[in-house]
Amino acid sequence: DLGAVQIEELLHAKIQQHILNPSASTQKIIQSPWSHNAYCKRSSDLSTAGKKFCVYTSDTTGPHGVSIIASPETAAKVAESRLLDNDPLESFRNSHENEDQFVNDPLYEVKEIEGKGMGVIATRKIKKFETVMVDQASILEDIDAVKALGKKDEKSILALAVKQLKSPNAVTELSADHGNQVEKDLNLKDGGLEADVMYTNAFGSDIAGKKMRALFPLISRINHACSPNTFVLFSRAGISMAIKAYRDIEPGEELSISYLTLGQTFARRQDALKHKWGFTCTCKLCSLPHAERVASDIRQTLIKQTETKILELWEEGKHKEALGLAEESIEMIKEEGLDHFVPDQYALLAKLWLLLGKRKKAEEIGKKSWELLRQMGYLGTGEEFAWDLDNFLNMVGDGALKAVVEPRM
Ligand SMILES: C[S@@+](CC[C@H](N)C(=O)[O-])C[C@H]1O[C@@H](n2cnc3c(N)ncnc32)[C@H](O)[C@@H]1O
Repeated sequence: DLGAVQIEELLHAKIQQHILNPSASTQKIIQSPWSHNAYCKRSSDLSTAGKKFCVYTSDTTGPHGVSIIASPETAAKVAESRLLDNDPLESFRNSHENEDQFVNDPLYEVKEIEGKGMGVIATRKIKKFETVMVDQASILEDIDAVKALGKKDEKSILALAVKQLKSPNAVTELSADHGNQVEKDLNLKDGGLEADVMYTNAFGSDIAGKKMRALFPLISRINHACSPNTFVLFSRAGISMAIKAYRDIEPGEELSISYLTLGQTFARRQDALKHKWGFTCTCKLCSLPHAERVASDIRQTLIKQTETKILELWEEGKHKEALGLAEESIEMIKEEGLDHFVPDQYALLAKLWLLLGKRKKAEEIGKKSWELLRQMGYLGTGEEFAWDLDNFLNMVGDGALKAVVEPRM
C-alpha cells in the first residue's frame, strides 16, 4: 500500500541539527546546580499573566558559566536532567581529535575583518567534517519569558543574567550590531546592551522541551556567508554546540556559517540579512556575475520545488519519474553547494526504492545517507548507531531527525 500519507511522512524528514538520540536515559537529581539565588519577575502578558520567570545562574558550568531565564518549573527540569553537565568536549570530540586543540591550541584566531567587525580565521589547514570549535551556551532565554516580560523587566533580568556569569565580558563585548529596522523605526530599541547582543548573536535551540534563545560566546564571532565553509551542530541536550567544516579549509581563510536557512534566492537572502543584521552581504555567492547569479537562483528555486513534484509524480503512479527527479535533485544540490541537504535526499531515495521492493538498491543508497550523517557528526561520537536500513529509515521518517536549519533567531 503506497498511500499518500506514507510518502508525505517520509518527505517530512528535513535537515537535522541536533545529534540524534539513541535512547532517552533518565538520571537522578544530584543537587541544585545554581550558584546564585533566583531573581524573578511576574509576567505582564495576558496569556501568562502572573506567571513567574526568573534568572538562574551556575557560574561554574562551561567556559563562561551559564544563566537561564525561564519559569521555575523549566529550571527545575534543566537541573533534574543534569543538562548543565553537557560537556561540549564529550559531545563532539572524536577519539582522533586532540583535546588540546579545543582548550589551549585552537585551529583559529579571532581578529578584525574589514567591513565585518571581528571574525574568525583558520590558523591551519582544517579537513572536511573536522570539529573546528566547541562551545557551551552562557545565556539561555526561554521564548515564553521573552513574550511574558515587558521590555523593562526583560532588560533587568538579562543584565543580571550576564552580570552573574564567570566572565560577563565574554558577553558584553560581543557585537550588538543587529539591524532590526522595525525596532529602530518604532524606537523600541531600549532593551539594553544585553538584549542587543542576544538579538545579534543567539541561536534557537530546543532545551528541556522549550524553545530557547541560546548565546554561544565563542561561536558568536563567526560571520555569515550564504555558501558557508562550516555548519553548526547542537549536542543532544541543545546546550553545547560545535562548528564543523563543510569542506577543507586553508590557513588564512575566514570561517563562515549561514545565518539563514539554506536554499534561498539572492533577493531573499539580501533582504533578510539587511533587515535583521543590518549588513549587505558580499559573500562569494552574492557577488557572482549576473548570469551566474540568475542560474543559482533558478537552481535554489527548483531544489525547493522538487519535493512537492516528487510527491505528485509518486501519487500519479509515475514511480520511475519520481526516482529520476530525486536523483536529479541530488545533483542540483551538490552543484549549488548545499551539502547539508544531501543526506536527507539520499534517505528519501532509499525510501522510494524500498517502497518499490528494491531492498538492495535501498540498502546501497540508505547507507550513503547514514555514512554522511556519521561523518558530519549527527550520529554522535560513539558507536550507538550501527547500520540497519529499517531502523535508519524509521528514524528519518518519524521526525527523529530535527527539522529546520534556522540557526539564528
Ligand atoms: C554574530 S555577529 C558576528 C561577529 C561580529 N562580526 C563581531 O564583531 O563580533 C553578527 C554581526 O556581524 C556582522 N556580520 C556578520 N556577517 C557579516 C558579513 N558577511 N558581512 C558584513 N558584516 C557581517 C554584522 O554586523 C552582524 O550583525
